[in-house]
Amino acid sequence: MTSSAWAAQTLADQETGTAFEHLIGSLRGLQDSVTSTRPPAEVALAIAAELRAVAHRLDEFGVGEADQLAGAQMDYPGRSQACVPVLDHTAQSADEVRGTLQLSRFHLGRNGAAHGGVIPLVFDEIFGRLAGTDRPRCRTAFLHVDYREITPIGRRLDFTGRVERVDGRKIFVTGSLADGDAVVAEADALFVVLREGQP
Ligand SMILES: CCCCC/C=C\C/C=C\C/C=C\C/C=C\CCCC(=O)SCCNC(=O)CCNC(=O)[C@H](O)C(C)(C)COP(=O)(O)OP(=O)(O)OC[C@H]1O[C@@H](n2cnc3c(N)ncnc32)[C@H](O)[C@@H]1OP(=O)(O)O
Repeated sequence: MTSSAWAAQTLADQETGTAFEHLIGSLRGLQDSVTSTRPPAEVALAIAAELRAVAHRLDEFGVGEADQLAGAQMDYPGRSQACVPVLDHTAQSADEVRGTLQLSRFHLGRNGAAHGGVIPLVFDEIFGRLAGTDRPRCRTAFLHVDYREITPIGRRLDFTGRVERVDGRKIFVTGSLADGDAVVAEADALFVVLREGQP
């Protein structure tokens, strides 16, 4: 996919967009249901067949990246991107963001702690949206995470993000994730504004 995909994104009318977001919400629910249950073999096999049939129903509606709604619906907190936890922004500017999220059973690592790879995913999402607000397209060049305490699932977490410095094409950002008064993770990252023609 070349840089032309940046310009060509096609958004949906409201009915189609809302319906698709509903579909993604159901997919998130399914991911949690599958993760948190232990069905007997015959039930697992029957559901697997049903899911294959559901996936098959979507085949005829396949589209390229420029026309997919997943990840493109910025008006929804999860931007219809099932891979990324839903972020509820409570304050947002070009320099600072705050908000909440809740990780679920799907994001579990072990022993009540979120999977360690989910935390940088969350920060990349927070920072990517922040760095891209009122600025040209940019991509993550590095992302450093300090895990201070385990990050619990099933609880409301508070996030912050802030643009610390802009130096030419370089946007330096920092942020944190907290469970009540406890900061569970901190991160800092560099985003670099893309040059013409960069994918
Ligand atoms: C998915 C969408 C992504 C874009 C979104 C942007 C805006 C849209 C708004 C909202 C979108 C909605 C949601 C977004 C949510 C999440 C976003 C996720 C973003 C990502 O997840 S995106 C995927 C992961 N990301 C990559 O896939 C990047 C692969 N990579 C490259 O594409 C190149 O590597 C690039 C372009 C980064 C730089 O390449 P380049 O050739 O253009 O520039 P160059 O190397 O010259 O660096 C220029 C100056 O940055 C310094 N510098 C560079 N890298 C450094 C490093 N690692 N450490 C320290 N300094 C570094 C140099 O030292 C120099 O500094 P100086 O100018 O002072 O010399």
